[in-house]
Amino acid sequence: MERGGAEIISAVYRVIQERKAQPTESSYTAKLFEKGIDKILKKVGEEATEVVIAGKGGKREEIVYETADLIFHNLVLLGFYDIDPEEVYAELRRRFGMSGLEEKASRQE
Ligand SMILES: N=c1c2ncn([C@@H]3O[C@H](COP(=O)(O)OP(=O)(O)OP(=O)(O)O)[C@@H](O)[C@H]3O)c2ncn1[C@@H]1O[C@H](COP(=O)(O)O)[C@@H](O)[C@H]1O
Repeated sequence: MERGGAEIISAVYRVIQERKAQPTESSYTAKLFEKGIDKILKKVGEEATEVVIAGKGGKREEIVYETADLIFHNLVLLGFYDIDPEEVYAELRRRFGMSGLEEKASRQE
């Protein structure tokens, strides 16, 4: 059965948390955790830059691919701090329907 958007993000996040708790030799995620927060942040930065480059190039396939890499590494960052993606969804829900300017004003309160 194919998973929806939030479902696949939750499923990947669960695997990330499993790799953190039970690292295996063959796991890329476990290697990232072993190297620590600086390595994870470096990957988030690199993948974000790759999204920028792909965005400039304008090739849909590359934008999709690099965005998936960025989302994955961002999930590893959340995993490092035990922040469930549900917390991000809740923040998006809070913002939904607000204008961007209204949201900006709410940050300054
Ligand atoms: N979604 C991903 C995912 N996206 C990207 N990547 C890895 O991210 C890396 C990004 O490529 P780069 O060339 O930038 O990095 P690299 O050269 O491999 O690494 P560095 O030398 O820079 O550290 C690749 O090795 C990809 O395989 C991912 N690795 C894992 N997942 C998910 O995590 C699950 C668990 O994976 P493992 O932890 O490997 O078991 C998988 O089943 C997937 O669902």
